[in-house]
Amino acid sequence: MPLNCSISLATKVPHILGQGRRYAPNHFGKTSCFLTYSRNYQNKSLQIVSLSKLNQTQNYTSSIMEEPKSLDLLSGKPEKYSKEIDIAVRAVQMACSLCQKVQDSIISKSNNQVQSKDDNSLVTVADWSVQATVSWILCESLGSRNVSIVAEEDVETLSKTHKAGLLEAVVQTVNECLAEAPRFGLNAPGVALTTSEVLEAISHCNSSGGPIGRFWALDPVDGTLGFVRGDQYAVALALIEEGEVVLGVLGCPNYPMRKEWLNYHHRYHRIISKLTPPTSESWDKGCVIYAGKGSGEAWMQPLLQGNKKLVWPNSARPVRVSSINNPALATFCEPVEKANSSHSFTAGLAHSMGLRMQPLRVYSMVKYAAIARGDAEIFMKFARAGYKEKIWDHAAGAVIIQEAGGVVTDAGGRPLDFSKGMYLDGLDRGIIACAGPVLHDKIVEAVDASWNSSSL
Ligand SMILES: Nc1ncnc2c1ncn2[C@@H]1O[C@H](COP(=O)(O)O)[C@@H](OP(=O)(O)O)[C@H]1O
Ligand SMILES: [Mg+2]
Repeated sequence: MPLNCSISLATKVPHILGQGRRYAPNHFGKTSCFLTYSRNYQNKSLQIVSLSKLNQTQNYTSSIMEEPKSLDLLSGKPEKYSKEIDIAVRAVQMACSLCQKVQDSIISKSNNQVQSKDDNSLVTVADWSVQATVSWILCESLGSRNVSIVAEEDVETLSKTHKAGLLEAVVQTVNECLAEAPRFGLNAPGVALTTSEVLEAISHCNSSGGPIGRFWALDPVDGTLGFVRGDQYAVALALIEEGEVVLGVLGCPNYPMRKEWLNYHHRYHRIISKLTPPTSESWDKGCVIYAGKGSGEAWMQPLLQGNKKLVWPNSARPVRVSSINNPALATFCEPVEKANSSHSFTAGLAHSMGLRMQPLRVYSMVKYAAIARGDAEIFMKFARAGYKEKIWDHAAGAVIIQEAGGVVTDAGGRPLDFSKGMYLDGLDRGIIACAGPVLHDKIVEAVDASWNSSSL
C-alpha cells in the first residue's frame, strides 16, 4: 500500500494515543473500509496495521511510518493538544463515573447530599468532589505549575466548620474516585489524599481567567438542578489559550446514543434502559463529546461502564451537526428554567421565523452536545438583563459545536469572548448556537426585529 494512502486514511483516526479500529467511509478511493491502526505519540509513529475493504476480503499492511511531526492530521496545523485532549477526556470520564454514583444515591435515598449555597443555587458533594478530582488529575498529569484552573466552586464554603460532615463525604468520594484512575489510564495517588490535600486541589482552581496565557475552565456539575432532579447535567472542561477556547470536553452521563431519550425524564430513561438489552459499546448510556480547535472534527465516545478499562479510542466516532436549514423542520433547545432564559421571548422568535416544533427544554450544556450531535438544530439563551454569563457554562460547548460544523455567537452575531475573565463580558443580549449559518442568520434577524418590543 502506498504511504500517502495511509496518511489520507489516518486523517480519520482519532487524534489520540493508542490503538483502534475505525470505519473509514469513502476513503481509499471511493471504497468504504475498516482500518486497524496503532499510534504512538512518544516516538511519533503511526502504523496502519491492516486495512480491509468491506466488499473484499483483501487486507493491507503498512510499515511503521514517521507521523508528520508538525502537522495536524487533518488541517495541517500543529497537533498541539493531543496530550491535553487525552488527559481531559479521561478526567471527565472519571468525573462522570463519580457523578453517576452520587446521582444514583440521591435518587434512591433522597438523602441529604444537597446543601444550600449562599447564592441560593444548589450544590452537592459531586460538585466539590469533581472539582478536586479533575484538579488533582490535571496537576498530576501536566505538573501543577503548568495548570491554572477557573472553576465554579470556591473552597471557603466547603471549609466552614459546620460543613465538616460534608467535607468528610467529599474526601471519601474523591479518594474512591481517584483509586479508580488506573482503569481510566491515569495515575492514582500512592496513598489516599488527606483532607488538606483535597482542599488544596479545590483551591488550586483559583484562576480568574483573562486574555493572557493558558487556563482550564471547569464546570464540575453543570445543570445542578437537572442533577438533583435525576435529569440531564454535564461535566464541562475547556482549555483556553490567549483568550481562545482551544479544546472542549463535555461529559453527558444521562445523554445516551438514542436521541429520542433526550425528551424523557431520566427516571423514565432508567426504566427503559433496564428493559432494553445493553449493547457491547454501551451506547445506551451516557457519552463524552470532545473537540480540539482547528481540527474540523468533534468526537463522541461512550461512558466507561462497570469495571471496564478505558482503551483508547474507546469506540469514539465523529459527530457532525445536522444539515437541516429549514426552520419548519428544525428543533430548538433552551433551558428548562424560565428564570435562566425567557421562554416567552424565544417563543416569539420561533413563531416569527417559522419554527414549528415544540422547544426541547434540557438542563445544562447537554444542549450544546445535542446540537453537535445533530439531534437538534438551534440553542438559544436569553437571560434576564444584568445576568452575567460565566465562561465555564459555554466554553466547552462552543468549541465542540464549531468543530462539528456549527455556529456559536451572541445575539449580535459576534463570537463569544472568553478573554474577559470569569464572565462573557460584552455579550450582546443572548447566546445563539446553530447547526449552520442559514438558521443562524434568520435568528439574528428575528432578534433584531423583536428586541425593542420585548421586556428584556
Ligand atoms: N438567572 C440566571 N440566568 C441565566 N443563567 C443562569 C441563571 N442562574 C444560573 N444560571 C446558569 O445556568 C446554568 C444552567 O443552565 P441551564 O439553565 O441551561 O440548565 C447554571 O449552571 P450550574 O447549574 O452549573 O450552576 C448557571 O450557571
Ligand atoms: Mg453551569
